[in-house]
Amino acid sequence: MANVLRNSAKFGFSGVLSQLSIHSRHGRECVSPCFSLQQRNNSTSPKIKVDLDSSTGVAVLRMQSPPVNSLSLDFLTEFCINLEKLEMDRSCRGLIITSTLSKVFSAGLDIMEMYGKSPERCGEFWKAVQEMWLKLYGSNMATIAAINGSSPAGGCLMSIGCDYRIMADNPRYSIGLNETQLGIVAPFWFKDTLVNTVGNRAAELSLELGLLYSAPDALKIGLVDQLVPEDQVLSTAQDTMSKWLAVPGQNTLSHWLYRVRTLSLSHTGCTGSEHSPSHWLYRVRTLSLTLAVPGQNTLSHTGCTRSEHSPSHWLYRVRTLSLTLAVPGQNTLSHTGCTGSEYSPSHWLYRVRILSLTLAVPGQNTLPHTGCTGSEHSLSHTGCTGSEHSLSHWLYRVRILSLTLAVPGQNTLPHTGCTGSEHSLSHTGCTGSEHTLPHTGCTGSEYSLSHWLYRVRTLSLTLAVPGQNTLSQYTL
Ligand SMILES: CC/C=C\C/C=C\C/C=C\C/C=C/C(=O)SCCNC(=O)CCNC(=O)[C@H](O)C(C)(C)COP(=O)(O)OP(=O)(O)OC[C@H]1O[C@@H](n2cnc3c(N)ncnc32)[C@H](O)[C@@H]1OP(=O)(O)O
Repeated sequence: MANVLRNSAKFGFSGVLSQLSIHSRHGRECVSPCFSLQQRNNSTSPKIKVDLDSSTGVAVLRMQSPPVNSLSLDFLTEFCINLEKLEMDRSCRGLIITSTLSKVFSAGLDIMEMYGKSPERCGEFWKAVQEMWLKLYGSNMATIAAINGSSPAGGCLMSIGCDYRIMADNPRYSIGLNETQLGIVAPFWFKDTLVNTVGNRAAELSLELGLLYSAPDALKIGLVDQLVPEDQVLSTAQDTMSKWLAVPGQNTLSHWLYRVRTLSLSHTGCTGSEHSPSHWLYRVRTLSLTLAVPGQNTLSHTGCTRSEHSPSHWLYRVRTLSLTLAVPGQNTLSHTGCTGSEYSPSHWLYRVRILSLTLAVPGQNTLPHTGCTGSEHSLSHTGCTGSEHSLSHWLYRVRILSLTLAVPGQNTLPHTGCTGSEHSLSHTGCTGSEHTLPHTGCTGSEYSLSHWLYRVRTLSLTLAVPGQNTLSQYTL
């Protein structure tokens, strides 16, 4: 650690702007926001080495920053610049990330970046962390992590930001989001990425306990996809990559389907440049952190005053609640309407979640309605105002709509009531260029039924910001 301190003192940042193009090699705007990156690394020895094999279109990115490839601002900046260059290089279709160090893939965020730094530096650092994740998770390349050593915390985030993970079969190596054990909190987008990888329950246990998994245990829960002898990690990654690249269009649809949802959370309801993802990531994190500070986050914040609701227990629940309610400018936590002892958090947590789902019939039963504070916590409270808008009425409609859209041969898009140019996403209330259909690779009539079947559903879910992206715009 002493070395780290010495090194961190040594590095300044030069502030030379390296304005990178915002256009990807597909000629459209990058899915992740492309912040201009500052070249700050004064070190003469690069922390990242990239070799692109032009015959295969596969690049190997080697992290070579001793002692442990910790993710400092300098490291992350260099990492992002390299990633961006590969992203813009049309000849590069696949990326393998590995480490040149023995025993360590990456030790995660550089702890010294979190200590004694100015707010400006902290801001830059966290922006760079987000940027690394956004670029990796939103990459158009097939990405494989060749994990040839331990990969805790931010190292794990980097790994799960890839499409596939191959780890050295060595029980001494560990991987996981262990932040809770360090007394800090994994940001919600770390959590989302983990949930997408191992599922809800495993992620919940993992985050609440801050678990690090040995390589064999990581394989068991699906945190990594494959274990191989240490000397075969890279070659296996290369073999595996050729299979990924053989999948037609893998760089678009199948690749994106699952990621769009997670990334769209970062974009939730943002309509202007001031509402950039990084803006929101900070806001939501601030909220989470505020609620997560042991000793402070009594749940009086959320109306919860019972001591058994310890912070770690709450940490992830509150986050879920925040996300559920996080329609910016509307359903802030204070809007949960939770003000009296009879409305205990546990009462609310499940009610609100269920209500959110129930109420997510866009355009009508909007979440702001959950701000009701009295006996109207009955179903009439759902914002339905007449008997025809009863819950059962809606439940059937929603179910029928889902079924209708799912019947092969019927659920062409016109069926949804969309008939013209409004098939664009702007129709769904998304107003930022980042929410365009090309975002999901879907551009024209050649997209057949089965293709739409899944897309429409995914898009509906993704876009179901109540009051904006409405299903009611479709004809039932
Ligand atoms: C402003 C923000 C405020 C609050 C933020 C709040 C919330 C947001 C939260 C969090 C997200 C955090 C994500 C993270 O990634 S935090 C980092 C977590 N990382 C770890 O816990 C890993 C710790 N390291 C290890 O477990 C081992 O070092 C490792 C298994 C990787 C390798 O073991 P090995 O035995 O090979 O090496 P060591 O002797 O342990 O270490 C060598 C050397 O490296 C230094 N070191 C290790 N890890 C880090 C690190 N993450 N950052 C900086 N430096 C690191 C270690 O101190 C040794 O240094 P020295 O003593 O000088 O030789």
